[in-house]
Amino acid sequence: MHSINPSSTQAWAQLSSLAASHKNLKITSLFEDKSRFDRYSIWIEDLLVDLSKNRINDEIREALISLAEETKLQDAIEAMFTGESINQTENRAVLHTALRNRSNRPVLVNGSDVMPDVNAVLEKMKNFADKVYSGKWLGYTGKPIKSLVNIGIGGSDLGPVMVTEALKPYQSESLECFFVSNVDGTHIAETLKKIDPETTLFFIASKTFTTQETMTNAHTARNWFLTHAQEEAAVAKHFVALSTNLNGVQAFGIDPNNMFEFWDWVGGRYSLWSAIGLPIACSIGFSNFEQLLEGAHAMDEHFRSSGFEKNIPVMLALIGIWNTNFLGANSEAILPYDQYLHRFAAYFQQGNMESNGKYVNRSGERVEYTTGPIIWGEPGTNGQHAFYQLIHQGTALIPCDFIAPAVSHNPIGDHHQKLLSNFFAQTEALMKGKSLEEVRNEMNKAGKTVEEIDRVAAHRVFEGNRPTNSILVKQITPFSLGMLIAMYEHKIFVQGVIWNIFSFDQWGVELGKVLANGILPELGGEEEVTGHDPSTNGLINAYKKLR
Ligand SMILES: O=P(O)(O)OC[C@H]1O[C@](O)(CO)[C@@H](O)[C@@H]1O
Repeated sequence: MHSINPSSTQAWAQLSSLAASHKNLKITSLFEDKSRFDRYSIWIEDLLVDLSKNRINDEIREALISLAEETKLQDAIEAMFTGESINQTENRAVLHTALRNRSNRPVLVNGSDVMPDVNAVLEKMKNFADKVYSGKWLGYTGKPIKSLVNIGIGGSDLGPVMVTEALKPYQSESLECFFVSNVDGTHIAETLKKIDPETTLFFIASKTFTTQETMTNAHTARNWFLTHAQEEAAVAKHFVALSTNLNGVQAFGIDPNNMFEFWDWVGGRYSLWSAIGLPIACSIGFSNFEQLLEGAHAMDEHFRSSGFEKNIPVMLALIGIWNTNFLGANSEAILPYDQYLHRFAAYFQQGNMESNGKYVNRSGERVEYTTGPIIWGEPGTNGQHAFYQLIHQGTALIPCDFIAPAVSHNPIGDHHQKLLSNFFAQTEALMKGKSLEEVRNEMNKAGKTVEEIDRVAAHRVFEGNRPTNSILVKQITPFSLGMLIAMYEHKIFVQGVIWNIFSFDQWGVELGKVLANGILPELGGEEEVTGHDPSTNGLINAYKKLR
């Protein structure tokens, strides 16, 4: 991949001057153009992305697209899809798109097509998932499986959690899913209380099969299981491994036949489409899992082939760059108006922040512009009663993505219309705000005295002009969820390309892991620890005193 400093492009200079000359650009005034909604929204299938409530006009949009062109985005997209080693710090290709390549077009890595291996693992997953989903996979006492327990962390946890929650309406009623990620013993202990060893299937999910948290929880689960089952042979019916590390899986004592493989070109936070998705496939059935892949593939095709102006991930990324680098935003909220999507923001916290939380560019130099924003969010309407105050009247600019289905899986009374009325009202309020004059008139009409109006009015003003993207789907289905996830994955990719950083490594998580490994043995004895800085020594010694 080229190393192009975005801030030395012509487009960047143009965008900087547009930001200065358009400081007072009002979103509401942009709607004098009656066709703005149509011109700034994009449909694919049953997915609508409305970008019109942003502080961009045609000139800004063109300059953003020029930025993508000057930073050679189209070449980078092709490089990713065609298996080039774009993860250069780890010397790996980045091919989560091959995992859902429903066209089955060959995808070459170092000259060999990965699709036969992808298809073989999918076939193995199908055979296994069909048995579990239909109750034909039996435990060591001959009973069907009731509880699926995924033990993994980060990308080996968040994807399966988010998707199984999002697709609960599709889940088999005879199966319940549990997820254990935290090395805090409470997580596994509380889970073990709820399950029966005779009817539980454990998925040990780890790309590396070395991650401390996962291995610790996996050993605890195995010991617990063996205290009940007594014989090692029973493990084969209750433990499967989802990993790239055959030796590690065998060393743990899982039969290679019970291993579902993936490859180093699948990043952990992009792995739910791989064998890591097996608990998803078992809980919603394999045909629904395939629909998830189909939806992602539809987004992949759109992303790879659409012109930038009508390309959803590209436009989301460019608007994000406008907000971050030219309007000064530091965070973005993802606000799903769908309770089933309650882990969606948490999922993309890892997706986005582990990918683009980088201050070194592709030439190894420190960047002099802002990169990955902080990603956060909770489902509406809960967020409205918690943190929206700051989005409306705080000093920080927080661009928001609102996401909702038109059709609820639970059409009870008028719940869904109430939910959606809040979605639409919030994006309208964030854009329009409320002027001092409006506030004064309103208070006047309500019979307030002039003194009261003078005292309170300023606090009731909303300056508005806060940017939002609105994302509507017909319903949250495996297909539409696949599209939504792939949409954000590609948004992250585009931003990484333009920011000239490597989005597919995560060296920043290593230092803490190494230091923890050094500290662990020091926590064992009673002797005073002196080898660290005074604060760390003090904390460790206080812990020893307190325990
Ligand atoms: O699947 P593994 O190898 O256990 O890794 C889990 C997670 O740990 C990380 O490497 C970060 O520590 C993530 O990138 C990854 O998703």
